[in-house]
Amino acid sequence: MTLAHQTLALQTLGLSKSFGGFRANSDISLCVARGARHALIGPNGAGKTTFINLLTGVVPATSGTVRLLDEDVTRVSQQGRVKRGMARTYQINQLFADLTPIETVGLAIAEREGAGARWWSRVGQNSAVVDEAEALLTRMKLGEVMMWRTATLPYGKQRLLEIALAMACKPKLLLLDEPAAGVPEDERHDVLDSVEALPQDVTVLLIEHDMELVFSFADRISVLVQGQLFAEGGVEEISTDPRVKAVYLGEDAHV
Ligand SMILES: Nc1ncnc2c1ncn2[C@@H]1O[C@H](COP(=O)(O)OP(=O)(O)OP(=O)(O)O)[C@@H](O)[C@H]1O
Repeated sequence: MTLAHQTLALQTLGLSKSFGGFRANSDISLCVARGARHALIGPNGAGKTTFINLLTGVVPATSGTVRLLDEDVTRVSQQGRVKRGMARTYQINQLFADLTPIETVGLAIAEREGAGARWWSRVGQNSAVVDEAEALLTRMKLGEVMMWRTATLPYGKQRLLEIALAMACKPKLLLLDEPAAGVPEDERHDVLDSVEALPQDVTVLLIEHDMELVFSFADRISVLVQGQLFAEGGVEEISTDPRVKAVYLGEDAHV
């Protein structure tokens, strides 16, 4: 085993979140190895989105710790976590409808380089930014539509653009929030293929109900039920665990 495999990309220790008297996340201690393809599954309302919101700093934890690449980031801002290598996609489209993919990703790259708004009108003239944006969009199967207005893209392409946008931050840890949700059947395999083709050096934590994607993509699966970690293991272990089947698989899951 190499040193890279021994270090963790992400670790939570006793992470909890209460909304009033309701514990949406309860004492979650989770380790994600560097370079892992780790999936987080669980029934609706299990607390998966809350967990991602705690990881990214969208909501503060009630108690517990979040460590990113061996650094305690529990009290670091959302932007600070992005700067340290954590990026996420969202379940709901939050893209600029009137921009093209090349403008959207170009802007994110310029922002990453600290040039943000100053580059707004000049993104198209900066060849390094444009070259990187083109390469990223091509890898995400968006090369042919990179000059289209985002609002006119098929839904699956918009979901891919969300991932490209997160990848423009050059993350070390990428949090994918249901990338296949709502994608029509004829576009689904493009999304699955692109997720599987993400660079191996980027650690991925995937939240997903699509079990075909989870079982083909993940090397480790954690199951969340009623805000608590219920089970964790490899694909074989989780897919055949009768307790997991009883609470999740075969019920809510889109298998
Ligand atoms: N801001 C909030 N205030 C109060 N309750 C909340 C808040 N956010 C989430 N909850 C509650 O926490 C529980 C977990 O919600 P969460 O969205 O994290 O689950 P989930 O596993 O992501 O569900 P789904 O798979 O349906 O997206 C739910 O009962 C939800 O109603």
